[in-house]
Amino acid sequence: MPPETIAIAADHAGFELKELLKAELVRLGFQSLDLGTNGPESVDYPDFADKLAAALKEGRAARGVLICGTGIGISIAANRHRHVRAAVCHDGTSARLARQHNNANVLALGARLLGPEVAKDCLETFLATAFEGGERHTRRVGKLS
Ligand SMILES: O=C(CO)[C@H](O)[C@H](O)COP(=O)(O)O
Repeated sequence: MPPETIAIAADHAGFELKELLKAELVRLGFQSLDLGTNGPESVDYPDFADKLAAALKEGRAARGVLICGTGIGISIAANRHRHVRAAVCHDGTSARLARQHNNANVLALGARLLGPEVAKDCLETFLATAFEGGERHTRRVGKLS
């Protein structure tokens, strides 16, 4: 079976962490679909959230990672798309619960708030954790869309 593709995008504040997490994705056995940005020049995070939302909608990836300075702006932008459930995570526990309870399909990270090891832990946990399912979580997630 080919490796699962994970879409990844960032603004200028998240560019360096995106490069680090791309390598981490390969180490974890995934393939990355890099949607930019490709350097430290200032850009607008909604544009990159939109690119990633489009990639999910078109089936180019089922899950994604978005990074800006705080993870907040880029997750707000991504969540304007009905098919996106982006969760800003700060540690392994929030990443695990974003999957188990919220069936999040996008991990949002704040590059100016997290160290690289915490960011890698969020990524690995998010990708390794399944939606818990069950009546209450399924009902609530259903109400999101
Ligand atoms: O975190 C962010 C949005 O939530 C952005 O990365 C941040 O606002 C960019 O700031 P600046 O233009 O000053 O580098």
